[in-house]
Amino acid sequence: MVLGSVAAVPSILISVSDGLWSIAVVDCVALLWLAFIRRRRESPFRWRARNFICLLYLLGLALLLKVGPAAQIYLMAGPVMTALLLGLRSALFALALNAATLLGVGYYANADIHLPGFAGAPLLEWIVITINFAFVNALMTVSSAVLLHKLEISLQKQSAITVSLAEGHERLRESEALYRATFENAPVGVSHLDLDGRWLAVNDELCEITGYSRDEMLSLRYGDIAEPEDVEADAPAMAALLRGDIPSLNREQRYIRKDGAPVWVHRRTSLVRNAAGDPKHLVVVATDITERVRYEVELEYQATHDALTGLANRNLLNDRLEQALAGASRHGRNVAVLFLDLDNFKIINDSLGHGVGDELIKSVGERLAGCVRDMDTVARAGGDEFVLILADAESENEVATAMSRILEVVAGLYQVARHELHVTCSIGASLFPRDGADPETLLKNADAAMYRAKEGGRNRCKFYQEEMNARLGQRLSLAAKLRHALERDELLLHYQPQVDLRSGAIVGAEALIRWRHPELGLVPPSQFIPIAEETGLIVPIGEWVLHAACVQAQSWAAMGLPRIRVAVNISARQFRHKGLLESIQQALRLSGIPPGYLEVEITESMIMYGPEETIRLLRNLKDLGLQIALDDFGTGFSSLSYLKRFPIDVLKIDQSFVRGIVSDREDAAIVKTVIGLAHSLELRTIAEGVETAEQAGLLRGWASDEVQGYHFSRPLDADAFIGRLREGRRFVIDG
Ligand SMILES: Nc1nc2c(ncn2[C@@H]2O[C@H](COP(=O)(O)O[C@H]3[C@@H](O)[C@H](n4cnc5c(=O)[nH]c(N)nc54)O[C@@H]3COP(=O)(O)O)[C@@H](O)[C@H]2O)c(=O)[nH]1
Repeated sequence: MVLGSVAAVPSILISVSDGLWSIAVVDCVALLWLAFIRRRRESPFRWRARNFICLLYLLGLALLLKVGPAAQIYLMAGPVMTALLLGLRSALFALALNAATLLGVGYYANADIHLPGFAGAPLLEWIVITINFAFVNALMTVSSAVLLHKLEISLQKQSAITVSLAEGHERLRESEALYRATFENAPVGVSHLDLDGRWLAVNDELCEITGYSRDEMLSLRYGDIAEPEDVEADAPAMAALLRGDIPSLNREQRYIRKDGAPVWVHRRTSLVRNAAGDPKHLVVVATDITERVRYEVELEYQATHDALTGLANRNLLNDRLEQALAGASRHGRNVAVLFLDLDNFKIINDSLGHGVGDELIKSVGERLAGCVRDMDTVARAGGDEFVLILADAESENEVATAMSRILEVVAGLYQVARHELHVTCSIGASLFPRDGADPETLLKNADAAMYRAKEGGRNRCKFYQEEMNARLGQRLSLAAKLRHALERDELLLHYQPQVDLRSGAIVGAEALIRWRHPELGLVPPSQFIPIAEETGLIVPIGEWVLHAACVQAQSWAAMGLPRIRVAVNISARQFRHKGLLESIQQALRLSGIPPGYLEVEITESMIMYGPEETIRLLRNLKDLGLQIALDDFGTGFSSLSYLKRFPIDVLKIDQSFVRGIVSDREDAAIVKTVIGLAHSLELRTIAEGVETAEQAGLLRGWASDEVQGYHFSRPLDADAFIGRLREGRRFVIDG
């Protein structure tokens, strides 16, 4: 509009002053039209562009007619502007229109343009003018169109780049937000470190794991919270990571929390390189696995330790033994394997209950652990059995000394709940390499030696000897044969007289079992009674003894022989067996023997534990009217205060004391004291194992009631015993 005004207003003024009214009108109309187009801003662009081009064309045409060739300039502007505003196709049309207009107006209106050499050919002249005009006009139009097109393409590209940049920026922002959210909210510790191990970024979870605040973490290095040995162990793998030999580094290790507590983490470290491929940062993802590690440690502990004592169990024992043997082989050393079993533990367990038994086992375990060096192992093999590995044992003597010490330590007094308990143990030892080259053999041989120690009288230790395994085999074969002894009627009773010291008369008989095996001959009770105890066969065998002894005693009376007591040994297992009372009642009923003529012998060791329960059981027996004798008196640790509460009738003084009464003043003093004690408690005494007249005389002098022993008679079979009763002989005892 400004340009139009700048061009039109001077033209109007000049035209008016020159009286060229038509030109002034044309300029005015053109200006008004331009103003009209300008005001129609809301109209479509193409409509306004067409109006403007139309204005240019008509202005050019009008000025060509009125002003002449100078007006061609207006015609020329039409196609150029069309190209700019409406595109090349419209511009070509405008160009063609221009050419036609110029040719028509020039030729017909005879515009004042002439070319030299075309004087006689005006049409040709105008064709040449038109071609030149059109050529120049086309040049301008096409160049404008091409320029515009290129500009457009360039603008489009620019705008595409701008869009893409904006999109990229948005994507970057989203990605950054996603990364931030992931980093911050990850349920694992995520961190970035530089290659010197400085923390560059840490998330909350890592702070939680380490106990440090974010700021504190950022002032630390990796080495400040890692165990030094882990850092050292990591060095080769870190070097491999930096070289690109491995994609990442996975480790389970400890971090040290701010409060000093260790925390187990699974750490995955990966490397970030710069564009040039050089290592730049480390990304460390740490997961807290403390609970899992704790659980694994717990499981491992449970799999290798005994739950009751906390000692090594069989698994760990085997491992340790293998290690000890490997070490000993390398250095040419010995290893001792000690198999230890508590004596009479079953009695304690049965009489005082498993709670007390467990506590005792724990205490024994603690004592054993205190007996050995750090390099040794104490394991609980099950029940009341323990195994000790003495690694690097120098000699058999050293092992013997260790075993003596263990016997001593175990044999001390135990205070469990309200009970004061005495317990002893038997130990068998085998030596590597002498007695075996592998754990299994060494354990088996130590076990065999332990059995031999038990047989030898308990509270002792034995080294393995080759024949022990053969004995163990014999024991097993004996156990198998014993199972058939009852049904095959291989058992019988012998009777040993019990003599009244005042009258010298036989007043009782102890029934002593014998086993006559078709191949083995007469097997002594010392060999098969312990096997019967272990296998439980003692219960039916004991029942048989009771019945047989009662029937036999009644038959003596039936034969008119003097009525005497029959004493029957009751084993520990039998004593605690529920059926004992009924079994005795049945024996009494079936035989018809008056209850007062049946004496049951229980040993001191059987009543040592659980006095209340023992008193109850003894009362039940006493209620039947039986006599109760306490056998082997003096060998156990029974409390004298309990003794007076037990409903017993007889104290049988153990033969180990009686044996020495002539030569040993202490034995003599003990026996005298026991006799005095028994009498003050109104108990009868029987001194057993009397082998000489001298012993018998002393015992008579000390006022023992009865005696029993080889001096008077060995145990006799039933017929021989009947013969002895028939003799009616009275023994003469000098004292
Ligand atoms: N539960 C059961 N135990 C029983 C039964 N029968 C026997 N036994 C126990 O077996 C052990 C060995 O008995 P045994 O070989 O019969 O020996 C007894 C006597 O022969 C022996 N004795 C007797 N007098 C003397 C002697 O002067 N010297 C000497 N060296 N030995 C002698 O003592 C054994 C009897 O001991 P005790 O029982 O303590 O009175 C033995 O422990 C028997 O208890 C059974 O049926 N059931």
